[in-house]
Amino acid sequence: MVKVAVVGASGGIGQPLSLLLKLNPLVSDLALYDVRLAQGVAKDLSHISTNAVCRGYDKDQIGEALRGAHVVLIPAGVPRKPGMTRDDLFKINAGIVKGIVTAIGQYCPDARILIISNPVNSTVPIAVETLKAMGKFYPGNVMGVTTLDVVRAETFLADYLIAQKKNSISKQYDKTKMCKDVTVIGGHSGNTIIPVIKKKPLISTLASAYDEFVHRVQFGGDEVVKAKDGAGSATLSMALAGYRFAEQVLKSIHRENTAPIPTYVYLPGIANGVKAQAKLSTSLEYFSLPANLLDGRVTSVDDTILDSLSPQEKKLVERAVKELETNIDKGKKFVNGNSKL
Ligand SMILES: NC(=O)C1=CN([C@@H]2O[C@H](COP(=O)(O)OP(=O)(O)OC[C@H]3O[C@@H](n4cnc5c(N)ncnc54)[C@H](O)[C@@H]3O)[C@@H](O)[C@H]2O)C=CC1
Ligand SMILES: O=C([O-])CC(=O)C(=O)O
Repeated sequence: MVKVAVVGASGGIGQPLSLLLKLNPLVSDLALYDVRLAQGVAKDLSHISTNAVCRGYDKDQIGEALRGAHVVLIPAGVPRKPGMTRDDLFKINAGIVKGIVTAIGQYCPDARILIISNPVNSTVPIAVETLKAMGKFYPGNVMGVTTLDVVRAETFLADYLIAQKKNSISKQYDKTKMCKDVTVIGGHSGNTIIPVIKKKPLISTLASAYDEFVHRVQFGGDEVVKAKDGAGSATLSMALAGYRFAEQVLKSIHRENTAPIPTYVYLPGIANGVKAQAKLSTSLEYFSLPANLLDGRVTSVDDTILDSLSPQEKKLVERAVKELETNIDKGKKFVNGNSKL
């Protein structure tokens, strides 16, 4: 019996994400919360003939939505418009995430918390600091969802490899199987997104397309924001990505073995987090690395990936660190004071 709550369930991501969760047999209760329309979305989904019981909760019912939840997904907040960076969303989304996480600390402090709201590089530190201040922080419970970067990396790598080989061996690059070839570490914005090619010879295969590949993974979000022309950012691909991550958490809660999956976590709280920091030659408290899950929580990260980086990938890590430091600091200060905002 697993209760999953979606906070921001009526939004562009929230609705398709809730649909996918309604289809998952590992979910027994699906609680949909939003400041608008959640009752309607829940009623709609409740007609689907799967066993998860789906209920909607109005603005003043967050306590009921969260009480007893084992997993909480947070796609609440405003999305970007063309010309904005994810950091531009901080002003509005920081307060939204802090408020929601405060309610989680109050009503379901043990829940695994999956944060989708941008800027993820800062909203995850906001969540952690909020819970710490409440005395309710359990390391490994708070996970920043960076899976969309992985999904994009798989898609774009296959596209470039197929183009490189002029379609002659395109079957070799089945997009659904690219997870063995590429993953993504770092953060979730522009230069902090670091695609890591697992099979290093593929970097030479990509040749001059390598830089273009990296750029598309780092700025894939901007492509969608531009194409939607003021109507928001990625929602459908994000719903799939959020679901892909949530599915691993659910399987892990059900004692199924799961492969390591990247997530943006608080490193000092994880078994080998300090070792990972040393390998990164930084004191960064947050970084996305493939994470091992136990009971739906991060227990350790795969720091060995940092031993195998190519010279190009090492440079990407170096470039990411400064921006991540600033983003993390901004999130921490928002909760602990000294924020200039
Ligand atoms: N982590 C990632 O890879 C990605 C993150 N995002 C982020 O996800 C967030 C949501 O994006 P969309 O679904 O497109 O936006 P949206 O505007 O379509 O939906 C957001 C929903 O959040 C609700 N909401 C606002 N304040 C709330 C509160 N205090 N409590 C509960 N619900 C609240 C709104 O009513 C709305 O239904 C944005 O911050 C966006 O930048 C988007 C794509 C990828
Ligand atoms: O680009 C955005 O603002 C939404 C997002 O995080 C993504 O699509 O990766």
